[in-house]
Amino acid sequence: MTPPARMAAAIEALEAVERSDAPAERVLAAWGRANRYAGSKDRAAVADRVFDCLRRRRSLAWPLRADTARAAVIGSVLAEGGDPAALFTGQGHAPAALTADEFAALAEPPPPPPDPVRLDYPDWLDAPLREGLGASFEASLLAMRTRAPVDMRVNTLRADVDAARRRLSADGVETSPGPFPELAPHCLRAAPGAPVARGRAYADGLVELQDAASQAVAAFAAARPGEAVLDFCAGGGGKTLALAADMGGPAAPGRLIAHDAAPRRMADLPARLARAGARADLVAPERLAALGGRCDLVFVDAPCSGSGAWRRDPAAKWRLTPEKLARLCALQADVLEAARACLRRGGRLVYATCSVLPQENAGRFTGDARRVLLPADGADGFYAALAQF
Ligand SMILES: C[S@@+](CC[C@H](N)C(=O)[O-])C[C@H]1O[C@@H](n2cnc3c(N)ncnc32)[C@H](O)[C@@H]1O
Repeated sequence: MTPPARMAAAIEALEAVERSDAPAERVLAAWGRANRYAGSKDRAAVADRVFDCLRRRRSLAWPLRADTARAAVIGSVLAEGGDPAALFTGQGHAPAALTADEFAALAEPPPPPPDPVRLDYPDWLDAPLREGLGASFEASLLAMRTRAPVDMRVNTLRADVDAARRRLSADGVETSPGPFPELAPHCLRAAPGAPVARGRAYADGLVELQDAASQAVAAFAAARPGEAVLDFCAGGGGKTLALAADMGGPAAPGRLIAHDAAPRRMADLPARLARAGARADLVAPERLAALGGRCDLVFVDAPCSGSGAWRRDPAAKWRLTPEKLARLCALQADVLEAARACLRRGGRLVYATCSVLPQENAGRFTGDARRVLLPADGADGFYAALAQF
């Protein structure tokens, strides 16, 4: 594809993501299947531009004084120092030529943008974001406008950090220590887009892809060998695998149980456990009652807005509405109540979200100890609170 054709494709794909409620990756994959002429490099270039436009949707469109996918893509060209008129020509597969209004807008410096435009968030989230992010408001929102690095958790059931680093290097993946070694000591970080999942180290279970903050939150729970631990919202199992490693794996005493209200979300977990050399029992929702009052630790990685992970899922910030947030908060209250019923007397409950919004965090559960990581700290935003009952 020519550079102008890639621009036209980016506008089309961005519009498709914005029309859909499905994850952006899935929409882009469908776009790729429907446009077979696009080779792998074209698809990657289009996807990168779409994600960049989603992360900076409002600020990129601002110079055009328009709120359209086309304006955001033109803005992305400007932001790179390119000349939109050279790409938006209307020739061949290029997007339509710049209009007189667009030329006029580009000729005038735009007025200074208000914060929600400059920092790329919906107006209605202004107050909760200021409250949740505090002094790191600007730095955290700026951090979430950039591409995420690739973070991995070294699986201590298979290797130590040095051995994993050597194996990754042999795969062509160079790493550095993660951003907060004291909180997530087994984290390694590679550049955005590093092909970790295509390497042997990953296939052999030496590393799992997991953001540093997510690792820090799992470590905060301090799961120990010998305990009965329930991962109440296990989903794909990222935290389950981290808890399993902290519990010492299959050779150590104790029992790890993975549960999710939507069991199909755990479909890949048995294969992931096998690759990691770990063990957990998967429990269906209808069998949960049997765990009542029995667990030493219940880990609740609650369904949430994902507002701390907008770098990775930037479509989510534009899809969130006050109504959706209210529904999530009500669900979090229900999940907490059900999770607590599984604790033995004196057991600990950890409530975690990858959100930075106060109504999902301290407004929901404060506990006796907290671990709060904000995007300005160098990874996703995460909240965790621990209480002993
Ligand atoms: C943040 S995700 C979990 C991510 C996962 N722990 C990980 O580390 O990959 C939240 C999960 O909560 C599940 N969930 C939603 N409502 C639930 C409920 N009432 N009880 C248990 N799980 C629930 C969702 O299906 C979803 O998989």
